[in-house]
Amino acid sequence: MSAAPSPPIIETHELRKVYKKRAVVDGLNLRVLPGEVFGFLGPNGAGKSTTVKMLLGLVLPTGGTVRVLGGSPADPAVRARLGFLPEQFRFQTWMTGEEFLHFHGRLAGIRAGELRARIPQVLKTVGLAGRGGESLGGYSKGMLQRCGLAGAILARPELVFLDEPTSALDPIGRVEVREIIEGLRAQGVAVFLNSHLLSEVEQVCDRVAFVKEGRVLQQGSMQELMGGVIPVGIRVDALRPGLLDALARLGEVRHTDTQTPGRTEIELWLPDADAVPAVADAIHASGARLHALTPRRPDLETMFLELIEDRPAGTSAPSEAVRA
Ligand SMILES: Nc1ncnc2c1ncn2[C@@H]1O[C@H](COP(=O)(O)OP(=O)(O)OP(=O)(O)O)[C@@H](O)[C@H]1O
Repeated sequence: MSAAPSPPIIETHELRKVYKKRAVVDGLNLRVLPGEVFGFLGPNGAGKSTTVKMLLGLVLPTGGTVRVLGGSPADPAVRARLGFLPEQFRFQTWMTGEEFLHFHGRLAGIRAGELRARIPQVLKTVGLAGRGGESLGGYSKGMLQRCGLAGAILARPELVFLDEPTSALDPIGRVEVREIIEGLRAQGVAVFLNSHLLSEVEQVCDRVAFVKEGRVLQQGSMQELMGGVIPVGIRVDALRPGLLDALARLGEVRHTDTQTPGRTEIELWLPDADAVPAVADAIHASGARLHALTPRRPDLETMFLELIEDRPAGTSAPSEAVRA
């Protein structure tokens, strides 16, 4: 007998928050599963921070329901199992890294003896081994961010909320944070990631939700959001007669660029990867010379812009239609 599917660790139903008669979160339906890295994406003012605050029990919803780790985020026992790194955390710069972690660990109810062993562990996890004795005032932005991450995972949470965790970091720091997130996933810790850095989100997230005007436009894995479509880049010497028609019978021709003499670029969206050989056949049959044929990963930025720009909130595929 197969095991029953795990219940979601975050589940909201028609979640709503009204500020000054304006709904900034307006019927939000979200499902996050145990152990997954979930990307929460949307333009400025979409209601992401307000949603995170409701998920953490810091803001009271005006309507709808929210369940986190099977209970209410207002319950201290639930909150004790959550980690949170806010976007612009104010560090007590007169403390050392170790003092900061000790202070937050004690607030989280961890015993001093346990903290003595745990603090060096988390400092190592975030790449600050041996630096805990230094004053936070002397830390770089990247070190501060990593110290904040250490604080968020100190109490061994089951679910960690990270609000723009890499926005202050250089490319190396971003890779390191990505590795930390992957390490958390490997330990079975779920991560709810608020980020506008789409290329990063697509590298680390199992599933994403696009939110606009307080509503989820779509949620699912990259493949689900693309409807299983595979984008393919094609480069040929020239557009031979009948080539575009032949390609349009195999998929959707999204873009053609013939500006460079002797070189034509075509973007084709195929219904599945099995159609790639037929594309090569069609190109040969047309007499064109094939220089490149590159199936690509679905591109989050393209999906995001199409969804955010083209569709008024609430008119697209409803979120519950997408498999969790
Ligand atoms: N306490 C508040 N009182 C009144 N309006 C608020 C309050 N908090 C947020 N808002 C408004 O709610 C809307 C959504 O804000 P929110 O911060 O949740 O969006 P966001 O998606 O996180 O945006 P950003 O990416 O810019 O942080 C904004 O128009 C904001 O001005």
